[in-house]
Amino acid sequence: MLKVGFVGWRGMVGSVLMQRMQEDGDFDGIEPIFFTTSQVGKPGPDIGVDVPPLKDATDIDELKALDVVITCQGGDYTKQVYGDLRGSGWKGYWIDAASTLRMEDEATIVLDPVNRRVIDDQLARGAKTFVGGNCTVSLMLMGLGGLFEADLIEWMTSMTYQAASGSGAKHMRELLLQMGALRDCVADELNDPASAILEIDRKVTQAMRGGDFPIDNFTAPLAGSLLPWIDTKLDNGQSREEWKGSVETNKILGIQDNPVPIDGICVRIGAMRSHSQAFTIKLKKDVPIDEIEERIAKHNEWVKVIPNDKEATIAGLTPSVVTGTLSVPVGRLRKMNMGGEYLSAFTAGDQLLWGAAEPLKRMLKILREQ
Ligand SMILES: NC(=O)C1=CN([C@@H]2O[C@H](COP(=O)(O)OP(=O)(O)OC[C@H]3O[C@@H](n4cnc5c(N)ncnc54)[C@H](OP(=O)(O)O)[C@@H]3O)[C@@H](O)[C@H]2O)C=CC1
Ligand SMILES: N[C@@H](CC(=O)OP(=O)(O)O)C(=O)O
Repeated sequence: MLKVGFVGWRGMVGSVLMQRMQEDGDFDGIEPIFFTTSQVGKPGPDIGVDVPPLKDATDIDELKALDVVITCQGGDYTKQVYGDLRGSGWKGYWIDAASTLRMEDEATIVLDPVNRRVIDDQLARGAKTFVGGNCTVSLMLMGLGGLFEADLIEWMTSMTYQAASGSGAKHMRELLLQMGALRDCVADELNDPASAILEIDRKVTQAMRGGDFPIDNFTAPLAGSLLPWIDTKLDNGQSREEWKGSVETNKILGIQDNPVPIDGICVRIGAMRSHSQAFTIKLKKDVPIDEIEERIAKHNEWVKVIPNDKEATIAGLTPSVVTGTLSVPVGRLRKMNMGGEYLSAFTAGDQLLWGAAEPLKRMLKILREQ
């Protein structure tokens, strides 16, 4: 029976992983051992079977006894422990949600509905380190996998609309506090249908710019606004989030020569946990739209083509509709004015499921099937 250590299981991504594993009975047939960086000796989670008290996630000897480590603890933890654990001679499988190791040669980025062949090749070569992709990248590939599979994409842009959850649980709370503060500052006016909207707007803007507005985490108003920068700046002017779009996509697909150029602007918006993206895709040839729809739709069981009309789009292609589901709708599919090789598309997806926990859960399953 595989001994599987879970680190970061009580965090936001880890909790989604626990929930999904329980839903699918994934704890059956493994020996789960739970770790912590702060609660050593406390009881482990209730997963329907007895588990030992929490162990120290930094104890290399404890980790060395495992066949698999799954961590959603974050990049600092990976930096702190991974090198020492491998340095100790440990040959187990490391499955990680953090970006730290993604672009290392020894790491395979996992998104098996898209790159099962790459994963199988790496396993056959003895690879032991598997890392989930960036959430926008994984969600884009789940949506557009059929076009990449058919080698139809010459280049593309991705303009993102990323949810607060991508920054963590505290940011989700802060978004709601901001929303509440905006509503509260005009509560009387909202109760009066005759009140002037420009006065409401003035008060809301004043509140947003005021010293009491809750911005400790985002450092700026997100509710009623947006933040067109995610993560740190690179020398070429891209944000790190924008950089990941190209390098991770090509690595996931196993493309080494002639990488597909992908670029865009990543924007944080006031959605809770589902990211959206608008794409401009330059096709290698003028493919009819019905063929494009068919290729997208048949790529995997979670992608869903949304007809390009208003009712279907509003009903099926929004963060509020996809949140909490594995569904990846793709819509707004149409040829653009620039010509038959230019395709527009829009997608939305839950960034804690396909964007974080689901690929890790599925990687553990792949290891168990070996
Ligand atoms: N958020 C996201 O969208 C994505 C995150 N990731 C990766 O996953 C990592 C973890 O992200 P996320 O799950 O958002 O982080 P969280 O902050 O929710 O959890 C991380 C750890 O914080 C500790 N912790 C301290 N206080 C609490 C508390 N009150 N409730 C729960 N946990 C607490 C826990 O560790 P302990 O038990 O040791 O104290 C927990 O495992 C990220 O750093 C990133 O590398 C990857 C993809 C997407
Ligand atoms: N950076 C992403 C979330 C995330 O954790 O990404 P990564 O796994 O690449 O660090 C966002 O803010 O939405």
